[in-house]
Amino acid sequence: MFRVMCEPRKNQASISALTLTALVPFITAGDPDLATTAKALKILDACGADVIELGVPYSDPLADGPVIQASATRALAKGTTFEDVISMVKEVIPELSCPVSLFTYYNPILKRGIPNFMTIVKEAGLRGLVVPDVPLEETDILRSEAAKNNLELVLLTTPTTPNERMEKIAQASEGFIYLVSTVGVTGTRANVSGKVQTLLQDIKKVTEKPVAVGFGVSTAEHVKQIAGWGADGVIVGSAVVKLLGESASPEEGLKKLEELAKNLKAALA
Ligand SMILES: O=P(O)(O)OC[C@@H](O)[C@@H](O)c1c[nH]c2ccccc12
Repeated sequence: MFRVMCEPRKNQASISALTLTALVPFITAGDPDLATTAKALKILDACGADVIELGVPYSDPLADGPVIQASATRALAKGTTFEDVISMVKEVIPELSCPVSLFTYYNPILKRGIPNFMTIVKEAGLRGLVVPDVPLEETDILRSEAAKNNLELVLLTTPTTPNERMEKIAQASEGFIYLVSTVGVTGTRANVSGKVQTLLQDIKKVTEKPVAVGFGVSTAEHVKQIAGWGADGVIVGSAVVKLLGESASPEEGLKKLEELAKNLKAALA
C-alpha cells in the first residue's frame, strides 16, 4: 500500500517516500451515515491522505476505546451492514487517488468465509486489510487468500510484543507494519510515548518495510514527533472519528474533519 503511495498521485508530482511521512486516517463506515462517509473519504483524499483505513462497524470492538466504540454503535444503530459498506466503497473508490484499506475484526471475515470475503473486498477496489484481533498463528490462511486477491494484509505489533514475535510480524506484514504506540485501547492521548522511538529503531533493524504508528495520535505536534523518529506513516483514528460522528451535523463534522486533516498533513510536509 505504501508502494502505491509512492506512485505519482493523479495530477500531482510524484513524492519521495523517503522524505514524507504518510498520513493514514481511520474512519468508521456509516457514522454518522454512509453518505457522509463517502464525502469524508473524498475530503480526506483531497487533503492528502496517503492511505485511508475504513472501519467496518462491529458489535464487539474489544480493542477500541470509548470514541470508536460509540461510533460503531451509532453506525450499527443506523443499520449499517458490511454489504452496505461494500456498495458505498464501490461507488467512491474510483473517484479517489489514494488507496483504501478495510479495517475489520476477524469475526465478520470468518462469518462470510475467508476466500469469499477476500474476493468481495478485492472486487470493491480496496487495496489492503487490517484485522487487529487475528492471532499471528492464523494469519497464514488470511495472508495467502489476501495475496490471491492482490490485497495487502497489515499486521500489528505492540510495545509488549516480544522481539522474536515482532520479527515474525514484520516478516509477515504486507503493505506496512502497524506499530501500536501504547498498551491499552484506541483513543487520543495527551502525549505519544517516547518508547515509540526505540520501538521504531528495533523494527527497522529487522525489516525495510514501511512502519506506521497508531494509537493516541491526534495533534500536529504528535505527528511531527513521530515523523521525526523516522516513522513512515502516522495513523489517526479517534480524533477524526470524534469530529465526524459527534458534531452537531454531518456538514459540521465534515468541515472539522477537513480542518484537522489539512492541519495534520501540513505538519508532515
Ligand atoms: O483511535 P486512535 O487512538 O487514533 O488509534 C488508531 C485506531 O483508531 C485505528 O487504527 C483503529 C481503529 N480500531 C482499531 C482497533 C485495533 C487497532 C487499531 C484500530
